[in-house]
Amino acid sequence: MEYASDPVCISDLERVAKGIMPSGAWAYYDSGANDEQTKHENTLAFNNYRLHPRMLRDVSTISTETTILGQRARTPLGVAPCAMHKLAHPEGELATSRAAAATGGIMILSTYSTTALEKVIQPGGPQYWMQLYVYQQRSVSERLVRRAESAGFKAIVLTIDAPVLGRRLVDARNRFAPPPHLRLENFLQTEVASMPGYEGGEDAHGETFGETFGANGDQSLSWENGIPWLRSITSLPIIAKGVMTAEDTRLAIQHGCAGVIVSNHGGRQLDGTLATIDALPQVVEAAGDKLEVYFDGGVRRGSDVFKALALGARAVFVARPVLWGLAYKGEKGAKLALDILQSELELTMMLSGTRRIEEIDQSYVYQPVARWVRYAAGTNKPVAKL
Ligand SMILES: Cc1cc2nc3c(=O)[nH]c(=O)nc-3n(C[C@H](O)[C@H](O)[C@H](O)COP(=O)(O)O)c2cc1C
Ligand SMILES: CC(C)CC(=O)C(=O)O
Repeated sequence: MEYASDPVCISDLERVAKGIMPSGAWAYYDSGANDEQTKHENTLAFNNYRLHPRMLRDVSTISTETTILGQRARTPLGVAPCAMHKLAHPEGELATSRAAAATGGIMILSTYSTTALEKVIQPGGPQYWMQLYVYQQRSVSERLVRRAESAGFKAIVLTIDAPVLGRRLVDARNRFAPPPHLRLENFLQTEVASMPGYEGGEDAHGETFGETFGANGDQSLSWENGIPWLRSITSLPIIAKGVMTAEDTRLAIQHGCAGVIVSNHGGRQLDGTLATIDALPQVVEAAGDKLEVYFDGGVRRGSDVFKALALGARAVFVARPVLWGLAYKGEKGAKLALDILQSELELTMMLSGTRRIEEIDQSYVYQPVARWVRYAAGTNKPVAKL
């Protein structure tokens, strides 16, 4: 579909990106696991939370400034870690990083970036955090952590929901693998020579992401053997990404994590979990003031960011919307995605009578009556809400 103007909302951006991207790359970005119930539910569940706005407050000056891990940030809206930004645009993670720097929120860089981590940090930019997967060859992960620490990343985000890759049917049908022209630049190091496929490009030998990931990932990783090890090799704060329960929040506290990200990996790992917005309250309650709680999954509106903040998230991350922006117009497009969400957040704040991020608390949302979505048989199209 052609628009006379730039896309004005995230769903416009999604449609435009879909028209631009090669179908296999689009499918990899878009896909969720199995029936994609969780992927869809992440977005739909926001509708079950209604706003409880307050009127006649002076909203002539508002600010989205906040603190995250003790550091000031201009906005709680950040970029979630996503593999291979160069699938969307040749400038890849550099373009995203410039967009994040202009917006002032945190950017989390994926281990699977197509730009080496040393090249990503922008001067004067936001806090950068490094996402980590742990491999059977722990020296590979250790090297990444040490490089990230010396490059200036301010936290390690350990993804804990992916001992193996979820089964994304469309990628399985496409036998999706990184295309030959792309390199997973963080792996262009001698230690990974024995990890087939991990340099990407021509070295991929036709293996799919799922195959190489499963063959090299450390499935024996646990709270007990993972977090203490990580703490022994870095002084950076550790954030566990993929926490969906109060139980795991308590374990994250016990093991000294500085934060958790409530995330189900955008519905790409275990299909059938709660939507992240529905899981957030139990994590916030278990966290108390012991660690910071962050959020991602299905955010497509500034009002979604507002709802997650109201339910206790300290920062809110988006993945696919930024990738769609990147596909649309590189740095400008990624910035457009973040600007749309940021200005919608500000609008929601003004229309609900909140002037500062600290004011946005539970009193601004109605908790939902449980409503579950029914899907049309054999499809991932929601047909009814029960
Ligand atoms: C294309 C794509 C690649 C991703 N790659 C990673 C990754 O490398 N590491 C990670 O921890 N999460 C990864 N994620 C998950 C995101 O960080 C995030 O949890 C999720 O996508 C947020 O949901 P949203 O896409 O609805 O905003 C990826 C997500 C997508 C869509
Ligand atoms: C290369 C993958 C492991 C990246 C990822 O986490 C994802 O595709 O969801």
